[in-house]
Amino acid sequence: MPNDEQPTHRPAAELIADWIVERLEAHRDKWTADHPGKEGRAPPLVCAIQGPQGSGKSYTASKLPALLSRASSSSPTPIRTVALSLDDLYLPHSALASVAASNPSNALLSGRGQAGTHDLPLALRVLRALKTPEPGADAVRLPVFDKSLHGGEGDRVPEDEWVSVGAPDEVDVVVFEGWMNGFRPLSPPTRLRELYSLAQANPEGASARLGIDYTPPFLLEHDVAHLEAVQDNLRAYEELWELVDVFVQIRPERMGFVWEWRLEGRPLQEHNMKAQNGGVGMTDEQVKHFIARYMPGYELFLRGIDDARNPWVGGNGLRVVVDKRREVSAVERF
Ligand SMILES: Nc1ncnc2c1ncn2[C@@H]1O[C@H](COP(=O)(O)OP(=O)(O)OP(=O)(O)O)[C@@H](O)[C@H]1O
Repeated sequence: MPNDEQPTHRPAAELIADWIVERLEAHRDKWTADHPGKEGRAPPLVCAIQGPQGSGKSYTASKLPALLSRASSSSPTPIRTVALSLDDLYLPHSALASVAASNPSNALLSGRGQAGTHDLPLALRVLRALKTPEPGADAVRLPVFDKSLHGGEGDRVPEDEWVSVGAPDEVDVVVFEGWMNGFRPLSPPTRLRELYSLAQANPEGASARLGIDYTPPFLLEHDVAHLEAVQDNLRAYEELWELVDVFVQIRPERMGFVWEWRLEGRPLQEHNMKAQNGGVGMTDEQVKHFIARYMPGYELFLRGIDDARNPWVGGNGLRVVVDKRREVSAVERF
């Protein structure tokens, strides 16, 4: 593991796998110390991964099971990993339509993405079933959300098509990746209105305050009340973050990479979507609309990851900074 802030030439997935192995050992040692004389094994380590669209979190999460089982070859049994994505925990299409109808004119809630469009009871149920399995519990089934259904609006697939991950008491690590994992309301929530007014009066000043490398901020494309509705919805996610043990943030050197990646990756993403699902790709306008809907979330709520109330802050957080080519330029623990 490199020292904080040192550039590295290793791929992000390898660095993250090594760190997870280290954190898993610490997690098991702590469990043994907290349960003297108790037979059995520690519950799985829940590792959240956050990164903006295109930063490579799905790619990284897909590499981790093999890397972790290899990294553990010296231990008696290989590390068994289950991967879960926040993208599979969206509300079904009919419920997304209800959210949109209840928030007319709020573009942030007009489709899946922001806080308020996930099925939190389902997310809590699945994560709890993995984290605190009863001995001999049934296999856990992970929901699947197909983004290509309903002309790209997406829908959850029927339960008999969910992914079975086997007996939960054999799982060592749960990798939970999501674009807005760890997001929290501003503190105090009234800061949102202050930042918004600042952005209206002085967009450059607001960009500096928000730590973004472009101006004006995308939040100005929305009504302040619409941003506040998303902020209100975020409160309920704190229960989910409580289930996370360790946290990896993939942070681009510049937030502007997000739409550069989106536009560059588009032909491939469209191609994949069409090939896999017969879905439809995005036009230029749709890409712009998509970006305007996601970027305010990063601008306002991303810093919640570092909130001291999060269980991972203070030694169980890892920030991996990536350049435009998604190569690691710095690593920092938090
Ligand atoms: N380290 C890497 N090396 C090579 N290609 C990568 C790497 N990381 C990501 N990619 C590629 O970059 C593209 C975007 O990555 P990925 O889909 O994992 O991003 P993401 O953060 O999960 O985005 P989204 O939230 O939109 O799903 C993919 O085509 C992926 O294969």
